[in-house]
Amino acid sequence: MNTLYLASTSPRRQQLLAQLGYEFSLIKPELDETPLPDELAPELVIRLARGKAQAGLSLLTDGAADAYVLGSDTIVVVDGHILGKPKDSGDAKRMLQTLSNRGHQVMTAIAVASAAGTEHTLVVTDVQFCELSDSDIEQYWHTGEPADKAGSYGIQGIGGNFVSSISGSYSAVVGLPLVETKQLLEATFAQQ
Ligand SMILES: Cc1cn([C@H]2C[C@H](O)[C@@H](COP(=O)(O)OP(=O)(O)OP(=O)(O)O)O2)c(=O)[nH]c1=O
Repeated sequence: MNTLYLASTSPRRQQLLAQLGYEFSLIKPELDETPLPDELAPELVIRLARGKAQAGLSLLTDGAADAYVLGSDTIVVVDGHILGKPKDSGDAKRMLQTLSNRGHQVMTAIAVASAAGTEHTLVVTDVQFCELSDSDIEQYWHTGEPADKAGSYGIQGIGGNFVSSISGSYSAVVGLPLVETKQLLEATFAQQ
């Protein structure tokens, strides 16, 4: 019997993993999410997803032999520049101005760590924003929604009002790609 853990503080990731039908427990490892010098966006998001999964596994002292720990990380990328979660309102407003009337990529990496090692998958989704006025941005900041989200928006909420098109995985933008997560977990369980 496999024991699945989700290494995450994100309620959205919990909801998406539950939607897939898995039973799991939560663990919340601490991880420094600062990019390394010259680190490229795909390298960063994969390193952080693997780091969350591995840090979660190392928190488990009992029963780690049959434990599988899922970690995930999401970033927004515009012309190669990485937008993480905003530090403050100025940071969020700058991000939203950058995203206005242009396309960007959302990169979400997922990783599963177990006694057998760590496997990962990267999912890249293209998102196009409509034009945002200064007052759109100001009002959006005051909803509170941007504060804890990569790129300072949530496609699943009011931020969805700004999305004119999306090509790729909607659930990956929200934080956990449903199809790829199921595939990665089933492939990892099958290896035991
Ligand atoms: C772009 C986008 C991001 N997000 C969220 C997903 C992630 O929770 C967050 C990016 O930060 P992350 O560091 O990936 O995750 P987190 O700190 O929220 O949670 P964890 O404990 O698992 O590390 O932004 C949305 O909810 N909607 C969106 O449209």
